[in-house]
Amino acid sequence: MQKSIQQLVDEGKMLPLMEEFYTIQGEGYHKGTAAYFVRIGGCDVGCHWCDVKESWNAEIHPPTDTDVIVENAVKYSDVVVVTGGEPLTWDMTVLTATLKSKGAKTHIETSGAYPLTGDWDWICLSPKKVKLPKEDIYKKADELKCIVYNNNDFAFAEEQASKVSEDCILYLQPEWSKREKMIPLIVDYVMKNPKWKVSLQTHKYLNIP
Ligand SMILES: C[S@@+](CC[C@H](N)C(=O)[O-])C[C@H]1O[C@@H](n2cnc3c(N)ncnc32)[C@H](O)[C@@H]1O
Ligand SMILES: Nc1nc2[nH]cc(C(=O)O)c2c(=O)[nH]1
Ligand code: SF4
Ligand SMILES: [Mg+2]
Repeated sequence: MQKSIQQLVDEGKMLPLMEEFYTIQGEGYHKGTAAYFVRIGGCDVGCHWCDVKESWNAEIHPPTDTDVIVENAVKYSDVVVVTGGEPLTWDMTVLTATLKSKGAKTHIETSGAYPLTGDWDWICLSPKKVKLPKEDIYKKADELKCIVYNNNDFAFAEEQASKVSEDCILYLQPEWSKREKMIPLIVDYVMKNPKWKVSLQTHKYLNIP
């Protein structure tokens, strides 16, 4: 990458944009709500079941002016969900400040594996065993969304839940390829442990992005 562009990426004035789309938030607390999604490339967490592996290599996603991303986003929605890839790979300060200056609500989907930057109205923390969240983010998370791929993930979810704030909303979400096997176990678990709620990837059932 050209040095001057690298500099702008380092400052969060440009970001490797993979895709952006207006859709319905499919997961978690805001499911069912229209929102504009901004998917930033780059992630080295390496979840083997990740449903957007095309996002991992930042180099194939063009560095894009943050102002251009914001200008597009606010045409569609006043709720903007920043996801990836792992958005906290990058400095989110400029993106969120610009979104907020235009009156948009800023939501993030993150593993928390890198330091928290940016000014967020809603933080969805989805911790991963292979690269745990940084300590700071736990108490700031508005929702904790733990992915259930196998039986061990319930114990991991409890461990993660012990670190978030009291009013953080707790979700168990089946890993998509294991949904038939894990949904009955999640349903049973939530009935026995009602501090948890079920989250499904409803956009996949609706056949929307
Ligand atoms: C693709 S990730 C991008 C944001 C960030 N890297 C993260 O993991 O939170 C967006 C959300 O999708 C979840 N996710 C990814 N692959 C999934 C799958 N196969 N089944 C269920 N949820 C999945 C992640 O845990 C996360 O909550
Ligand atoms: N509709 C829709 N809702 C989502 N919620 C979180 C998503 C993500 O990939 O971060 C996602 C996504 O990709 N599509
Ligand atoms: S942290 Fe998120 S984007 Fe990265 S591999 Fe895991 S699910 Fe995929
Ligand atoms: Mg997704």
